[in-house]
Amino acid sequence: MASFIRSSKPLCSTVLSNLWKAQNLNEKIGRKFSTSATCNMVFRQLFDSKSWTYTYLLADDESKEAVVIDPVLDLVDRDINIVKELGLTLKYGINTHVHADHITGTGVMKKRIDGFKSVLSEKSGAKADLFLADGEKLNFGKYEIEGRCTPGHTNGCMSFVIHSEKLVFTGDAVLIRGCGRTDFQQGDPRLLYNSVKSKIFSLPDDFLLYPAHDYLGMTSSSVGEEKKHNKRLTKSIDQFEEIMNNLKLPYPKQIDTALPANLVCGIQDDVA
Ligand SMILES: N[C@@H](CCC(=O)N[C@@H](CSS)C(=O)NCC(=O)O)C(=O)O
Ligand SMILES: [Fe+2]
Repeated sequence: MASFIRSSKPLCSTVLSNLWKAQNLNEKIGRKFSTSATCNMVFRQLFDSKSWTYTYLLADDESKEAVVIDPVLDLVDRDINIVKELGLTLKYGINTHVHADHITGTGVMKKRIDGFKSVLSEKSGAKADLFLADGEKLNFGKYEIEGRCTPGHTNGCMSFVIHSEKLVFTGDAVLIRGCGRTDFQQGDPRLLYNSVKSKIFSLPDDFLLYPAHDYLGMTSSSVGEEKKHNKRLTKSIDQFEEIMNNLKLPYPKQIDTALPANLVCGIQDDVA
């Protein structure tokens, strides 16, 4: 519900009675209500039905500065269109990691949007305009987004936290009731387990959690919910390792094209 409130812009322009209703609703679901932050944070969760990827568009409604997390090449037109419709200026395209299942849209966005910069963890081993170290922050308008290294699915996985809005974007480190696989791209179950416990489950329980994928039709969770109900990460580290080493998942369909492309920001022929 909270994500619905956050993404429903009418809240900003409605009269006080509606604001009061929303405040009550927030209190019922146990979250503090911040009028200024809630009204001004543009939040869109966008979906790619081919790779089951979530792309997030976040913006400050006052300054119009925006970031996009995990854009998908095939859907760049959709994303740029919504950016234009909302009158936003896209500053950063953040990849939570070097994806294996789809080609990132950041390379094409760089070509099409003036001043746009691609962002990755410094541990990714891939090309980007900006590399973040653990704990480093970026700004868009009045919002600050912190990168936290959460390796284990890949070495360069980074989760992103907006403390003021109580949001965490986990990439493939934590999926709703699950987690990223650890059988390729430097995957390491014990490293993933420790990353999640120290960097994500250490956040307050009421932080809403948004993953890079969902295969079951879920859209969001919270830190508290995953600490309690995650099918893998509630186990001991030894049990977790056993589970992860026996998932027997087929490789992602696009892996052979996605990996080499994503190492160079999604554009392989770097001409023009
Ligand atoms: N079928 C999909 C790929 C599914 C997959 O392997 N997903 C990854 C995240 S993308 S690297 C994963 O970690 N899954 C964990 C799980 O438990 O499913 C495709 O062909 O694209
Ligand atoms: Fe992945």
